[in-house]
Amino acid sequence: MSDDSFVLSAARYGKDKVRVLRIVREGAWHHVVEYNVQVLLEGAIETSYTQADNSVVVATDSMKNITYYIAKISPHILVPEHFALHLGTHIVSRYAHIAKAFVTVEQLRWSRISIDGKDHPHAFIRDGDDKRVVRAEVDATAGKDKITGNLSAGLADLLVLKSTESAFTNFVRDRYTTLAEVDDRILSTAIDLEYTFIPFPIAAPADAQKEEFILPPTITPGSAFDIGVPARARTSTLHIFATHNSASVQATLHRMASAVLKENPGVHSVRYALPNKHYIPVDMRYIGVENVKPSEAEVFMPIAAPSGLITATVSRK
Ligand SMILES: O=c1[nH]c(=O)c2[nH]c(=O)[nH]c2[nH]1
Repeated sequence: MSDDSFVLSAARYGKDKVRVLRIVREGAWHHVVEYNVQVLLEGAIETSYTQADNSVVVATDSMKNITYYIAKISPHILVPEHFALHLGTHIVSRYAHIAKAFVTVEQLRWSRISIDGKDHPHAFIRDGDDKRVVRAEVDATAGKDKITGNLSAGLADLLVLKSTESAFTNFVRDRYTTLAEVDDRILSTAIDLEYTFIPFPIAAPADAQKEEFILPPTITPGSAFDIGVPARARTSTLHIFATHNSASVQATLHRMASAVLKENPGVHSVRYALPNKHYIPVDMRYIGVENVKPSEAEVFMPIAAPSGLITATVSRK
């Protein structure tokens, strides 16, 4: 069979794991952000795969350099959503043959250290392993002056646990069932949340170097450019986890997703992936100690694997 029998049906390439830390100095009051950036491109790049034609290739090394350059010049660097859109818009505007940029920004936590109850101006702490994750798709397929932004954002690895107000009963019982029904159990998960905004237009950069990125003159609350969305989504997710009397991970997930949709009119769908991290009461009957009854057990064995994995997307009708 010759190569003519095949077609290049998808191609996307770029740089992954570009690590950048940026300081913004407002006098003595400093801000820092640390990002892991992935930049992938699509466009008229087929011949680089099929004909060994590198003339269409913006080197991934250049994409790394562009990432650092936009991190240096962008007035939007402290907001990962805006930075991702700025970076993607610059690339699709600058290169005629690049139709789409896919920019993923993972933000690591650096919170201010509190000294005697006051935020320190330039000292920070990694106060959690959870990350903010932003995915921007900047689409200039319809033309360099008709750019569309597709944005989703959320968080990953937000580890939580509650020691009661979680039950799991009434599930299918058949020959494979060994799990006991419980009206009181530990519920623990590492929250992975992604909310997707309604697509929006992006103004084409007007300057010669295509470095400009201008936010819309008015920002609708709960829309892609509203910097309040991430904190609201994190707060309501934690609020529902803590306060909702859980009948299952599924039911809790649905509550959480509905809250994000309710609070943010510009979000059209919300996806959660929630591992159910199991904790098993240690059976101490062999030594005459009661530790089996879920509501009274005090010593548990955390189970690394397997875990449940409950996922769903809730969208506006
Ligand atoms: O909340 C839960 N959902 C399930 O689907 C499930 N399955 C299971 O074994 N335990 C649980 N818990």
